[in-house]
Amino acid sequence: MGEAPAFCNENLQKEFPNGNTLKSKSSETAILIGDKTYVIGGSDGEPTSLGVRIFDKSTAQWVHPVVLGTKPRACKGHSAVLLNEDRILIIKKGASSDDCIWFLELDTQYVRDQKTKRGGNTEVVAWSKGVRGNAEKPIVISGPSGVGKGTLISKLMEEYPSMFGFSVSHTTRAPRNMEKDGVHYHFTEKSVMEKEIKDGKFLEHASVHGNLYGTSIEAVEVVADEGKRCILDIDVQGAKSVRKSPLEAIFIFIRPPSMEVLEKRLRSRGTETEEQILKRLKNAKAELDEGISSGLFDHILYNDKLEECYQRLKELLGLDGSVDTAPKPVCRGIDLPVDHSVSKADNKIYIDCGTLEVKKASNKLIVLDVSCLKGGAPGRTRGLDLYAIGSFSDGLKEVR
Ligand SMILES: Nc1nc2c(ncn2[C@@H]2O[C@H](COP(=O)(O)OP(=O)(O)O)[C@@H](O)[C@H]2O)c(=O)[nH]1
Ligand SMILES: Nc1ncnc2c1ncn2[C@@H]1O[C@H](COP(=O)(O)OP(=O)(O)O)[C@@H](O)[C@H]1O
Repeated sequence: MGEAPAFCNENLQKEFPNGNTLKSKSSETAILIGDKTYVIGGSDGEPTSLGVRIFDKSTAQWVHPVVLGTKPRACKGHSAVLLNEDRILIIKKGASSDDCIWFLELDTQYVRDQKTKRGGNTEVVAWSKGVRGNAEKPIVISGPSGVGKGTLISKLMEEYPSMFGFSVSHTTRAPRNMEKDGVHYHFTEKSVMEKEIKDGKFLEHASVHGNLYGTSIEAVEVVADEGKRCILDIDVQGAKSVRKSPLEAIFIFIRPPSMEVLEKRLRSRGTETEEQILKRLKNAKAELDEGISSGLFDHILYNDKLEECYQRLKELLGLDGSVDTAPKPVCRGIDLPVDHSVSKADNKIYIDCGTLEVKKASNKLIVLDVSCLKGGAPGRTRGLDLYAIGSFSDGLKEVR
């Protein structure tokens, strides 16, 4: 039997009937939803880690939930605001500009799925970092071994280095001569990769030609964080899994002119043993059947003459010459002073920075628009819009 936290008394609950932030000690916030009070923060002293515990009034018990996703680093304090009853917005105080907006998901689809996986009775919450702006749809490229996926992707990244970024997969296969760990693949031990898959760190994974391959959630997110469009080179099973995932992508299948040409290319690459070549050719037949006839792919490209195929790839990606190839500004966070106050109206969060010692430096009201959130745990939450307006006394001038 637990004891209700002092700040969960009836008076405070009446004062904040909509589940808004209940202040306790400066390092903790509490959000009330039905019978449950989510208490965030906890360890005293500086900086404070953002632990999560739940007080259930109906049983008068403290519950320590399973906490998924990437956890935020400790901070000097935080504000918490409930959004749509399914997630809590956390604004960290004194955090770096790309680390101050976080979401603690309580009842999103991802959290519900994870609860179901654990039998339905376990409390589960999940962290997701908030990021400004949106990422362009990733591009999934599939096709049999030796068809030219890597060659086409290299050409694209060479010609448009600031537009595209490669999703670096994990694999248990051995590196080839020129391959670098962390660049071509994250070369991994099978047991390590299996543990990480179990921990929910992968968007998809598959056993291909006798080895384990997988795309980590982080591999896709880091490319989007750089303001680039992510390219995934994955097999047909992986493409199927991504189709079922919340990641919206464009799916392209590369096919060879014939099996004979495919074999010639594989052999001329000279990177596989005879046994591996035979295994890849055998798998190629099934991959071709599925790639061409399953309807899984948005586009099928025929890679006969490399230059022609590359031009068609560029066309379907809208790279027709008039495209703006200038690097996109990287979506950074926000510089928030340690002391600020937070309030909410509709889908807008008002962060008043015109208080205390920062009054002169930043006489501003910052608006965080959370009406178009995308993604979420176990990856980042994108689509945040953020702009400053003059303080109320200045007459609300927008300075986006
Ligand atoms: N499902 C999945 N397949 C992958 C991933 N990374 C690479 N692959 C696929 O694994 C297969 C073998 O890749 P690799 O060993 O590099 O050989 P290559 O395709 O002959 O160059 C190819 O079909 C890749 O598209 C991944 O993260 N997930
Ligand atoms: N259109 C093409 N014509 C001739 N050779 C090609 C063509 N596309 C790729 N190649 C060659 O075929 C081999 C396999 O290509 P690669 O890009 O490694 O395939 P994948 O990544 O699909 O396994 C490489 O030696 C590459 O230079």
